[in-house]
Amino acid sequence: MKTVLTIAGSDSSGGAGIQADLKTMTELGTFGMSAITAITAQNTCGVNAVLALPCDMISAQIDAVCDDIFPDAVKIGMLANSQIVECVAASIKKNAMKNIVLDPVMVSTSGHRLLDDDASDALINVLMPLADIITPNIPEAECLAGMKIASKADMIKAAGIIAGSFDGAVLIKGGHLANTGANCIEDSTNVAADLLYHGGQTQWFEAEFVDNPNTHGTGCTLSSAIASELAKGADMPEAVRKAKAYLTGAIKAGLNLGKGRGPLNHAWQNTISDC
Ligand SMILES: Nc1ncnc2c1ncn2[C@@H]1O[C@H](COP(=O)(O)OP(=O)(O)OP(=O)(O)O)[C@@H](O)[C@H]1O
Ligand SMILES: Cc1ncc(CO)c(N)n1
Repeated sequence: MKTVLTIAGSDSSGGAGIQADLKTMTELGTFGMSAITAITAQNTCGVNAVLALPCDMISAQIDAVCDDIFPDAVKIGMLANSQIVECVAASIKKNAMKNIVLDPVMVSTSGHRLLDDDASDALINVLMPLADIITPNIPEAECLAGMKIASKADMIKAAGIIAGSFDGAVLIKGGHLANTGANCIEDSTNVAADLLYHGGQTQWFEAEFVDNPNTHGTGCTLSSAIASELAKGADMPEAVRKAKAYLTGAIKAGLNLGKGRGPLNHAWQNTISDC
């Protein structure tokens, strides 16, 4: 069985972070392992508290995994501060890890900072060069590219700027532009459109925009799904295509949990085959 390590924060409500990552990996037929960077007290309404773990404990988790079950791919999510960014980068280099998917988590959808303001430079200069793909959402891509993004044309320009600073691929997730009219395709169907910039080529991945407010953890789910597909041997465009199909199914199958923006239904493939 192929193995995937997630290096990310814990979400007590189970919808995002480590919990979403492990559910995704299991559903996609890979063996999920974890190195926890921070503990969050959060639910579908917001983030109440964050505790960043000490760097030596984070490195120790990564080393323990790599010394025993070397991961076929790695997903990196919430890193909380610049010290953690640096220590995760050092562990990745030391263990010569491969198939690195970096989700540059900065702010939760509820508006809580999950990465210190002063950690963006370390993320860009120290960690990004080690990644095979980076998966920013629109606000994260704006920060990384240093420009506003309000249209598909802006996404293409920003992806080129971000890709210019490292060797990996860039997937700009369009979830924050969907349903604003900015990324409507010609027949005016609204789509959730993500842009992959890979090997100098751009490719759109479009899926139905699901009218469902329960989208807590979509970013974590997509990046873990890409890591799982890379671990199983897919090339980058195929990994993104399969990951997006899994994600869209999990949003569509909808759970209705919590008082706020609820989690996805990770078991949707089983639900459908049971019917
Ligand atoms: N309502 C929706 N229907 C279909 N796809 C969606 C919807 N909302 C977001 N997506 C897709 O989910 C993925 C994550 O997108 P988004 O831009 O919301 O990332 P994010 O902000 O990092 O997520 P998170 O809310 O977990 O922090 C993308 O593939 C995006 O197109
Ligand atoms: C722990 C954690 N990681 C990532 C996100 C972003 O979805 C979140 N809300 N919580």
